[in-house]
Parts: sequence; C-alpha cells; structure tokens
Amino acid sequence: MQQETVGQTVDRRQSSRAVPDEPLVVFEGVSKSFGKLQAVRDISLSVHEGEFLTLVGPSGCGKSTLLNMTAGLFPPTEGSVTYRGTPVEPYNHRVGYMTQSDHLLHWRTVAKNIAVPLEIAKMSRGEIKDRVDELLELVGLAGFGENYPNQLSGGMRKRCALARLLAYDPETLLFDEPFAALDAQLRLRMQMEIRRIVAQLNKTVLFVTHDLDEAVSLADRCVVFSGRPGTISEVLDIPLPAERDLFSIRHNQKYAELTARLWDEMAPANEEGEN
Ligand SMILES: Nc1ncnc2c1ncn2[C@@H]1O[C@H](COP(=O)(O)OP(=O)(O)OP(=O)(O)O)[C@@H](O)[C@H]1O
Repeated sequence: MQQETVGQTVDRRQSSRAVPDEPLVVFEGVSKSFGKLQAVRDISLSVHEGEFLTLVGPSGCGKSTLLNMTAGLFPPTEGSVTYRGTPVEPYNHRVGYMTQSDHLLHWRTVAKNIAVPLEIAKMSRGEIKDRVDELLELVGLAGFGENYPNQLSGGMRKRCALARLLAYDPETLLFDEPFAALDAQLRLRMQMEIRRIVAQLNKTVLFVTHDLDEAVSLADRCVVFSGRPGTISEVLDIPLPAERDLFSIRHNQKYAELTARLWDEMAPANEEGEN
C-alpha cells in the first residue's frame, strides 16, 4: 500500500537515508537472456528507499532490461529480483514508468490525461478533481488543465506526463531517458523539477541516462555498466548535497571530479561489447 499522498511535503530523504533500512529493490545474481542474446549478466545491486540511482552504460548493455524486470514485465533468466523482500511478479504496481515518449492522449485535456489512472482506479469525480488540481500545482502546470497536449511546450508535456505518472502515487519511479529529446536548457529545468518533486514525495528512483552530467547531478549513487552482456563495473557514491542547485553545481570541484571519472569509465577503450 502507498503510504504517501501527493500533498505531503516533508522532505524525509535526509532522515530516511541516515537510518540503515532494508533495501527496497534487490537484484541478486541476475542474468537475463533473450534467446541466445545475453543482455545482462550476474547483476547484484540493492536500492534503498528514498534513493536516487542513475544507471549509465553503453547502448545495449541492459539498462532498460533492469527497469523492465523491476516493473515485472519479464523475469530474470537466472537470479532474483525482489521488491520489499518479495520476488517481483507480473506486474509490479508499486512502480511507475516514464520513457522518452510521453504517450499523452491528444484528444484529452491536460487534466483528463492526468486523470486516466484515477479513472481506472474508479475514484469519484470530486476526488479526481482534487487530486488533479494538486498534481497540476505540484508539477507547475496550474492553470493549464484545460489545454490540450498540442498546445503545450516540450517541457510542459513532460510535466503533464510526470503528473500522470505520480497520479496513482507509485513509491518507485523508473525513468528511461525521459529528457533525452529536450534541449539543454529545458533538460536542466526538468532535472531540477525531478529532484525537487522526488525529494518532496520521498520517492525511490531508478533513472537510465546516457548523459553523464545528468547521471552525476541527479544521483545519490550512479551505477556504471560495462558493454553487453551488461555487468556492473562500478557503483559511484555521489557525495553532493541532497539539496543541490543544478545550475551552480557545475562549478563544484567534487562534481567535476565525478563527471571526469565517469567519462574515463565510459571511454571507448573500456567498452567490452558495444552494439
Ligand atoms: N524484449 C526483448 N526481446 C528481445 N531482445 C531484447 C528485449 N529487450 C531487450 N533486448 C535486447 O537486450 C539488449 C539490452 O537491451 P536494453 O534495451 O536493456 O539495453 P540498454 O542498455 O537500455 O540500451 P540503450 O541504452 O540503447 O537504450 C539489447 O541487445 C536488446 O536488443
């Protein structure tokens, strides 16, 4: 059961991370093959509640495959994926999934798009309205509820998709390169929004990206994969402040060191199995 509502605004990230807790998602000796193709091999990784994890690695190393197994879209070939101590089964309703494409329904207004999961959950009209208003406020779209997706900018569409993702209050958010198509400035704004919202709601995040700056600036930890079959080559702690200004963080010495280290890790000479 979900414990939080969207309206709760206490940042429990710092305090929850100060106390050792049971991991939320655990991959133990996970391998996944599709026919003869082995996508990932022997992945062991624990994700803790309230943690923001980024996943980077060469194309085809199985990052999305890990998200898909967390969502219960398919099981591992070997090993186990558990969520709160229980093996993930089809489907894991505690997670929400957001990809590069926003999948907004063009014939529905912003408010009606956000309302989709709430309608499926058979909430009453009044409850849906209250919830949608709250979500519009949260993602910075107050006043745009009656607009249609084709009347929105790229950033606003992302905000709308994010609000819909949050509507049923999933405790873990899976992001697969959600901002890849945005220009640099917009991407930075959306990154700031994501960190603000995730901290505010104390969500756990697995975020796949090819952008190494994004991988460092967003994360509490960054998981680096080697080429296919994907194995974890390193898990980097990102000891940057929980409350960070993503504009000025680029001048931070630690930030520069971490991104440089990631670039070194990702140098072509270090890739074993590029597509
Ligand atoms: N459902 C599937 N059926 C068959 N093959 C798959 C399936 N899902 C993934 N693969 C294959 O597994 C490998 C890993 O794919 P995956 O999408 O997880 O990699 P990725 O690291 O997320 O790649 P990218 O960064 O390019 O998105 C690829 O070779 C892909 O073609």
